[in-house]
Amino acid sequence: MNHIDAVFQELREEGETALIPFITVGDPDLGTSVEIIQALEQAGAHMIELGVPYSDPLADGPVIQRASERALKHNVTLIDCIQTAENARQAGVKLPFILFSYYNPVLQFGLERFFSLIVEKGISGLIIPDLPIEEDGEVRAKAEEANIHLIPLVAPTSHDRVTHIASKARGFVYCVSSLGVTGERSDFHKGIEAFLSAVREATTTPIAVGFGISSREQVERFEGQADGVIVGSAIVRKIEEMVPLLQSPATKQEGLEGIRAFVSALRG
Ligand SMILES: O=P(O)(O)OC[C@@H](O)[C@@H](O)c1c[nH]c2ccccc12
Repeated sequence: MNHIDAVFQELREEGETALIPFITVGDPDLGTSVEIIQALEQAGAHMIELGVPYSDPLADGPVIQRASERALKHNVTLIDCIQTAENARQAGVKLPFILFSYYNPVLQFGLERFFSLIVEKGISGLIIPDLPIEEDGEVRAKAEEANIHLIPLVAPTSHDRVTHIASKARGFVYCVSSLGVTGERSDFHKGIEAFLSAVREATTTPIAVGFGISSREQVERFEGQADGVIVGSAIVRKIEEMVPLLQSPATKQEGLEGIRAFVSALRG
């Protein structure tokens, strides 16, 4: 049993859907990231994707690309992001943390060192969007050994790979709602309902849907079809809007309240 499993089990008993925000760690700075994580928990988030800023975020739209640029202006590193999880825990945050990183920073860091550090700092899950299942053997073995959930992504175009990917999934299966890069959308892939049912059929592991979700009505649309809903760009854009307030001590609380209120409205 891992912290992520416990949260999904509790939500299932309550008939609730998990709200899973994504933020870029270090945006606008590392100290504020801890306060933003606290605000997300206060707003009712159930677990958080902690994104490692990356210079070449291929799968990201402009909002998250800009967030990475803001964080990389302060040279935020993979270690900083992992340390932020521990800092948030020490600040009293109870939520499970999912580290979200492209593969290159993890590879450069070294798998042994990486897994022992994320276990030590209390990370429960890992998403590496550019590590296909065909190549994830070594990472998967180390994750299993460390009781870290390696969360795979499946897309509406995954078709016959869905069963294979879902059968190996731990934590939850990340169902990508649309093709293309991250970013708010007014609509999703045309076969999204059938896709989510196919993934549901393929595994008893919880499934969560992400990409493009930015409003309470869009969250509501997926409650019941999925065990969790992931929201990134819409929250990252709210953080971007609040940056001027967050950067001045006199208005920082107002900025954090703006983020909390936005996420609380998604929760409904
Ligand atoms: O930003 P969106 O459209 O709300 O989608 C979630 C997404 O931000 C987050 O899960 C994520 C951030 N970067 C990614 C790269 C690939 C897949 C997923 C992601």
